[in-house]
Amino acid sequence: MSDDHELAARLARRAGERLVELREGSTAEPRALGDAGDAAAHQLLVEALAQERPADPVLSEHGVAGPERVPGERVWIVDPLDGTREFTEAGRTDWAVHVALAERHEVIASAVALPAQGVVLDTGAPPKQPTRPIERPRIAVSRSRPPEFVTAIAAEIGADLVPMGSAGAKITAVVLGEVDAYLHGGGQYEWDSAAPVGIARAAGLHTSRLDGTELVYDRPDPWLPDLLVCRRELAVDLLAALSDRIEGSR
Ligand SMILES: Nc1ncnc2c1ncn2[C@@H]1O[C@H](COP(=O)(O)O)[C@@H](OP(=O)(O)O)[C@H]1O
Repeated sequence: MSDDHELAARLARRAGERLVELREGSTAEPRALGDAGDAAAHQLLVEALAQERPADPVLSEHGVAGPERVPGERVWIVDPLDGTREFTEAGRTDWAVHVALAERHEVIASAVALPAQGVVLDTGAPPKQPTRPIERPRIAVSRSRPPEFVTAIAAEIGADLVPMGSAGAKITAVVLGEVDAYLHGGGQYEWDSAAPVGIARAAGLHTSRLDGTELVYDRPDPWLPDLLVCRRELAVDLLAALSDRIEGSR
């Protein structure tokens, strides 16, 4: 049997290829294209996991599948298309496929594909962190729903904001050293962050809720509305700046 890291990477890549094909040939309206992409990638992942890991349940943004979930036992948490809106905008590359496996409420294997960038990362071989010094931190934030406190945080610590779509694309940008941090507040679900957070942790980055507590996956309610992923050397300053401002953002 293939290992879980390799399986996650293979499935994220395959779903990404399917999405690229769909997007290239499409003349559909954006909403219909997004729905078609979500449905096609969901079906591909659910069918492949049923075949390769029949004992494991699947929690997808677009429905649950497989055997019943048992709290704390293995569960695949997948977002077949993260950044659906960006997927439907020609030329944008900030959309992703997320495949994560959680056990004991932690991600133990995962992969993220950024199909339009030709990138697939997985927990089996996480990239090494760049050693460059941080002169002026770059913080990735949602392009459509940035938390209202981010401008004040950026001013306080002397950072620049980099708006981007897709939680997976933003966390991958931190993992690859293109930005130094990603912070999000105000709403998200476990599937939006599980896979890329697994890779960020494997790569040695800081990952937490905005109040510094652990990100816990596979809870009965998948709502996981805020998170911080950043280079370790920024975590103390960012958490201090956040501590005054997270009230009302979660
Ligand atoms: N306030 C909010 N409530 C619920 N989901 C949110 C949210 N803000 C962002 N998200 C989800 O997080 C993902 C990344 O968002 P963003 O691009 O704004 O950073 C998107 O997932 P999907 O594209 O899978 O729906 C988006 O729907």
